[in-house]
Amino acid sequence: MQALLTVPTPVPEFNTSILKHEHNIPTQFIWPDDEKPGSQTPPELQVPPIDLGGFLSGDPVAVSNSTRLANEACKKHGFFLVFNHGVDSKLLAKAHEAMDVFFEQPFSQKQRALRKQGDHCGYASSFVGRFATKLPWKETLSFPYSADHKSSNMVEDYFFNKMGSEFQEFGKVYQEYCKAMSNLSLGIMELLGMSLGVERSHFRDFFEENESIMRLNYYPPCLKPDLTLGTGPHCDPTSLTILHQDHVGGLEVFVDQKWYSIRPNSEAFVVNIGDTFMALSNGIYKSCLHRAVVNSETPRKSLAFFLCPRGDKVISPPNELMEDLKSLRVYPDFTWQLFLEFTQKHYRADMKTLDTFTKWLQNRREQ
Ligand SMILES: C=C1C[C@]23C[C@H]1CC[C@H]2[C@]1(C)CCC[C@@](C)(C(=O)O)[C@H]1[C@@H]3C(=O)O
Ligand SMILES: O=C(O)CCC(=O)C(=O)O
Ligand SMILES: [Fe+2]
Repeated sequence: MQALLTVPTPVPEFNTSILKHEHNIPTQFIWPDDEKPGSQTPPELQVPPIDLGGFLSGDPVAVSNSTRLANEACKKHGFFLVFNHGVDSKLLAKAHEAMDVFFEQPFSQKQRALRKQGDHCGYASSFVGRFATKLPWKETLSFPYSADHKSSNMVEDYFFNKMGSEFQEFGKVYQEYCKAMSNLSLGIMELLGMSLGVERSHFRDFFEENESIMRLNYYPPCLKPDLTLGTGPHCDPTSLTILHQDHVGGLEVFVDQKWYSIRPNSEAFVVNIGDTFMALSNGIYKSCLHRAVVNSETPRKSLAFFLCPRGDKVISPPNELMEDLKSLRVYPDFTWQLFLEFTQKHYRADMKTLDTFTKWLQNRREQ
């Protein structure tokens, strides 16, 4: 297993206003030849557009089309687009604008929300100090969201405590955005349940009390974009990711041994299956390798809502997906809180996080 070393020599903090003008890319940001991005944008992946409103309306044709498209896509690469999603376009615009407000602050101001070692929330710039090499060319701001009605101000409170009262409005925007993402996730869970042939409410109920992670990705321009990566190749360890890209583009997915780009579309969310839902589906739906590339001209932003179950819930597939003896268990039971801890304290999520976690878990259980 990879050793998570602290950085041996101090790396200049990833201060966007300095590094984006840097021709000499610090070596810690240069990726190995077998992981560097190509110099051309790869061909577009034809990701199925799913009309979620149509599915939720119960129209038989819409239900049949959306469940078929979801099943095909999730068995192959785990990515699909969701249209007619019901998220207010003004809220979406405010969420994008608020990102600029945060990331365009002076570095010292952003550091008020600095991520603590071992914690998945807070502000991180390139993960200096967390990883020794292959540093991502990005700044991120991650914060917790709980669907529990007793935590209806969790996001607002987080920013008030971290950034002060001038961020109260900022917190309100993301409180509302995360609530919209949580509701959207539950509708998608109904779709995934039906597309897998299980009780429509099964996965919706499982994620009703989700304790999710909201992440704002800010990718500054890089003068050598063919040497660096905004986010390295990985599968999301979480259950479901609902991503909204800005107009710049940079998300790429690895399918049939080739990289493909996913064209930005402001009307749609890009949705992908994560490792935890792959385990919940007994390996039937796939959590796939993807990455984010950067460019030399303009910053890129993406909002990623990572749906996660309540931490103590046991990740175990429904009986319908284990019925016939042939479909033996693919992954052992585990809790999300332990898998999350694994990614934050023991292992940098990459393309084999879940398999490595499974082995780690078995070793622990044998001790
Ligand atoms: C549970 C998580 C860990 C990461 C954020 C969420 C879901 C995606 C994970 C991540 C983005 C996968 C690539 C590596 C990573 C370190 C990153 O580039 O940010 C991962 C996140 C993390 O561990 O902070
Ligand atoms: O920014 C993107 O388009 C993808 C980011 C991503 O994959 C992640 O944050 O897990
Ligand atoms: Fe991802």
